[in-house]
Amino acid sequence: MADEVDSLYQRLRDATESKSLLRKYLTPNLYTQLKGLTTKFGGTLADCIRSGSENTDSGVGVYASDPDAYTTFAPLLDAVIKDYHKVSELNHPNPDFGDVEHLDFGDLDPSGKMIVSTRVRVGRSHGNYGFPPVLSKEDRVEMERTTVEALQKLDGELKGTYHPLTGMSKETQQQLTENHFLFNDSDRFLRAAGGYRDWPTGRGIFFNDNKTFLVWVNEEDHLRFISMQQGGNLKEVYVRLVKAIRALENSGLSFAKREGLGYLTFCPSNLGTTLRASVHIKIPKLAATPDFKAFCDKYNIQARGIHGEHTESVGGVYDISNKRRLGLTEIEAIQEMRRGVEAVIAEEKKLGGGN
Ligand SMILES: Nc1ncnc2c1ncn2[C@@H]1O[C@H](COP(=O)(O)OP(=O)(O)OP(=O)(O)O)[C@@H](O)[C@H]1O
Repeated sequence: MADEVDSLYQRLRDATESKSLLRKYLTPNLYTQLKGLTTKFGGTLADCIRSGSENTDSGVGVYASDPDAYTTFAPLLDAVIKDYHKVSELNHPNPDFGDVEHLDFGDLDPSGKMIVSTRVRVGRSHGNYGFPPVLSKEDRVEMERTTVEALQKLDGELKGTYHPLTGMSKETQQQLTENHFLFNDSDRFLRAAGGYRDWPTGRGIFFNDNKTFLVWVNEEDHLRFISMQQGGNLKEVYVRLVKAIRALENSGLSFAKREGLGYLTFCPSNLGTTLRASVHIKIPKLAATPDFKAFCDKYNIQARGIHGEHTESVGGVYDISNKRRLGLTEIEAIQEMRRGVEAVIAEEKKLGGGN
């Protein structure tokens, strides 16, 4: 084990071109301090840095082996978290979803010409299980069972069916993935982190009849709650998600959380609110300008391709979402995305697009 962590670390140090936060913060001194430590779940430094050492082009490069890694490896993870989320202190506020009865936004694109679809997701972790690097096949199956029991209690608009990946035909999987509902096992960063071990056992997707509320079970995180629909009605999407979170919190599930860090997730880039609110939006003109990235940075928004992180845009359609998830409340993260999307729409129109 010591050999593995040493060779992973050496690979990282040798990658002088790497710009990852892992490389930036895992200094020789810190490495010496952390390399022998183990979390309550048996997680090691090697478990946390495997992906970033094998993929030195990572942006972040470090994953938490389990909820306790945020304590055991805090000197590394805290530095990465502060840098990624651009906060100087780790004092994430208590959850606040805002007054969902009186939101001051609705459809961000009433013309219907620019926003193709809207989606808001949060991640949640069961407090008593580790993350993929330390999770056994049996744990994953047990966790799936507990989760499905809770999901089956949902009613009304949220009522749905669980579809395990085991036994799902390739065609169905492909169709659900192409339609942006389902995850797959194609992310090399997640793969190197152990995210696809024992694939597809213990993984699956729950959704309601019209696929506006979905839960990913054991993809990157133990749980991802997703609300989505065609068009730009952020209000409908957000209110549905908040309803689902509240119902699931009352259904017997308890989620890993830590003072100052909010809800804990496998990747430190997601913790805090864990909320990513996105639109798929047609912005060929703005995206073609050299200042596109700077424009996004100014509004704390992030642009991705439309088949998920690390993919390219298709036909000028981009995934635009809030970048910050920590150090602000859920409703503030939504408002940040909303302001960003409004600015993107205004700019695209100014450049002659949006029609
Ligand atoms: N606004 C949206 N409308 C339709 N589909 C979306 C939207 N935003 C994201 N998706 C789809 O959700 C799937 C997952 O995307 P992606 O992996 O980028 O984000 P994520 O689920 O938020 O997780 P992570 O940030 O951890 O990668 C992809 O199929 C993507 O196209």
